[in-house]
Amino acid sequence: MMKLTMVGDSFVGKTSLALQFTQDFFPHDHKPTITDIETRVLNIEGQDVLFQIWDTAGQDKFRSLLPLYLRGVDGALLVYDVTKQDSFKNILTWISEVRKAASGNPVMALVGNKTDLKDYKCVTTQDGEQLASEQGMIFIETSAKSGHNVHQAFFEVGKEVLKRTKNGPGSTDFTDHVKVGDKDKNKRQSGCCS
Ligand SMILES: Nc1nc2c(ncn2[C@@H]2O[C@H](COP(=O)(O)OP(=O)(O)OP(=O)(O)O)[C@@H](O)[C@H]2O)c(=O)[nH]1
Repeated sequence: MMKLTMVGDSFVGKTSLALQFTQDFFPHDHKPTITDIETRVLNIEGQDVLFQIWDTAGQDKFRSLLPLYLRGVDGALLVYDVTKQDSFKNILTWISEVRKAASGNPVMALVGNKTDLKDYKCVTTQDGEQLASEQGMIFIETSAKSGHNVHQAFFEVGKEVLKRTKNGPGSTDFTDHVKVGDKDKNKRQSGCCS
């Protein structure tokens, strides 16, 4: 079993990603999460892995609960919305929350969600890649709505957790870390939010 926790600002799509991955379902409405746990088995390189996905609240008023959900975590998906620059800036805060609360050396993935909203994309793929590379994180862009890269995001984190379990912490070579962005969508769009 693998414990993964989803963190990031409210409204970036954490619940939607978890539900798309575990139930092939996209919720069109937003019900602020306090906490939810979803599960799904995925075969990674011949091994059945039970993913236990802890979906946490993005809202500030629940921030004090976060350390509870990060305890003993194997991996964390730090999610931002590619159409919301603030949600990307706040990733640094989420990174320090994870590093503070999680014991050991959890695998961290930077996930830029909502890539289907092409005309409103304002966080470029290069910005995401650069931050991930500086922080030693996997990087991937997803759309919980279309399903684009959603399974891939969880799969890559799972693969990395297995690798660290086998080879010990610090075994990751992030010079070759995963980068799955929308390569042609790097330009800031005119409708960009601030
Ligand atoms: N277009 C688009 N909308 C999305 C996508 N992912 C989520 N949404 C929408 O964004 C809104 C917020 O999604 P949630 O999954 O509830 O966000 P959250 O991060 O879990 O929010 P909190 O629980 O408040 O932390 C919902 O209306 C979703 O339908 C996506 O990939 N594309």
